[in-house]
Parts: sequence; structure tokens; C-alpha cells
Amino acid sequence: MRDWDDAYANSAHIPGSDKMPAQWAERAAAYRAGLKDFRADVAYGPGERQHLDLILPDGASKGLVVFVHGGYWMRFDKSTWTDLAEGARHHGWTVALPSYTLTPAARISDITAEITAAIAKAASLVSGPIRLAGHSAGGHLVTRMLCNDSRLEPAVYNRIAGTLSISGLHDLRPLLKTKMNETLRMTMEEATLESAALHLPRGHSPVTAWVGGGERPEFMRQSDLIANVWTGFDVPTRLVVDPGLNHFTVIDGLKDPSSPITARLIGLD
Ligand SMILES: N[C@@H](CC(=O)c1ccccc1NC=O)C(=O)O
Repeated sequence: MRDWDDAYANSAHIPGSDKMPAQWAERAAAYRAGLKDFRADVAYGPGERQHLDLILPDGASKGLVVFVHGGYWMRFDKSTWTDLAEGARHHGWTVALPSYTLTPAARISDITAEITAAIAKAASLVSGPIRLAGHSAGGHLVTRMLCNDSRLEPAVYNRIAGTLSISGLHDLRPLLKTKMNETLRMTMEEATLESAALHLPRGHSPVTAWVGGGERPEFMRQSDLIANVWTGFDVPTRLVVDPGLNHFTVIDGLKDPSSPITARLIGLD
């Protein structure tokens, strides 16, 4: 059998990655300190981690971007990558960054419900079109919003203009075979329910699966999978392989207003 732990291990294959979380947090804190309009810690539920940060643009808001962070549902929070809001913010979008309860305190299906509530809250505060983005585990969470069991209210769901799943996980069943499942505590039933690629899409808003060309083959396969399957249900899909980037550098372009990934996020391309 394949070594499934190795297939989904990112840090182990990226030199210097042990120092990255501290660098990410530092960059994000410096970015927050320079923001003119930063609304921290808006509650979207009663839980300790059920809060989101809002980053507002300089002029009128064109709409709402929600970015859901990654870390295999067990690490990090809304403050780790605040600076990734800058690309969309620069172009006039309000960006919401939710935290969520991590595993093992929550199950993945609980986190899906939390992100549903976070998007509903952000949508009640910010008008206009909604664009969803998520990285890795966050890619899982945003594509789950588009499945035909999605609990988003129609008034919110119908505002979704596009979704960007960056190095997203769309079939969770292989993770059952990793040591991470000691923390994730998924059963086959939950892994199946939580796999976007095993659901029909609820509608036809466009989905982009964006993955680094230097990522582990499983991440390439996971991106290919959602684009491939949902194309068959008339979802306009794109698969973008961004050359040379790894699982951590693949999101860097979001902070750059002129990058291709920012253009994709806000529909400029
Ligand atoms: N220690 C994990 C970290 C990881 O994969 C990760 C780190 C930051 C953001 C997203 C990640 N992956 C999926 O959610 C690994 O490298 O396997």
C-alpha cells in the first residue's frame, strides 16, 4: 500500500517550512497594524473561536470575499494570514477571515456548519456579490458550501459569484488512512459526507481549483477531481496549475493586487 501519511505531508517535503508559521504570523500582524479599517472579532456564533475579522477597502465596497484558512482543520486561525486580504481589498472588496473550532474539539462536519454560519454573518454585514476562497482544508470548507446539502440560505447562496479552492481537499476518504485521522476522528461515513467531489453541486456558480505545480501529487489529484466531476454537472470549472509553487507559496499571490490568483479570486480575468 502507498504511504498515505507521506502523500499528504507537506512540510516534510518543503525545506525551512518549520519556520514558516512564525513568519506568516509576523507578516500578518505587521499588515494588520497598517490597516485603516480593520474590524476584529465579529462573533458569528457562541463558540470561543466563532469569530471573524473584516478588512474594509478604502472606498465603497464592491462585495464580500470570504477566505477560509487551512492547516488540516487542526491548526491556525484568522490571524495567521490576514495579509492575504490585500489583493482583493486593494480592488475594493471587503474581506472576511473566519476562525473556526479546530479538531479534535470539533469534527469536520461541525466545522462545515461553522463556516456556513460565518458566511451568513459576513453576508449580513456586507452587501453585493460573494466570492469564496479557501486554502487546503479551507478549500474543502468553501467547496462544501456549494454542495447540494449546503445549509446556506438561498438569499446568501444566490449571491455567490465564484469560488476559489486553492490546494483544496475534495475527497477526504484517503485521509482515513493517515495518522492525522487520530485527530480528525473521521469515520468512512463522515469522510464521504464531507467530500465535495462526492456531492452534486447545488447550482452553477463557477469553481476554480488552483494548485501549485510543485505540490505533492495528491494535491494535484484532489484539484483535478473536483474540476473534473463538477464539470459533468454543468459547473463552469477551471483547473489552474501555478508553476513552481508549493503548498505554502501557492497562496502568496493573494496579497498582490496584480497577481493572476487575485484576478481569479475577484473575477477580473
Ligand atoms: N503540517 C502540515 C501542514 C499543512 O499541510 C498546512 C499548513 C498550512 C496551511 C495548510 C496546510 N495544509 C492543509 O490544510 C503538513 O505539512 O503536512
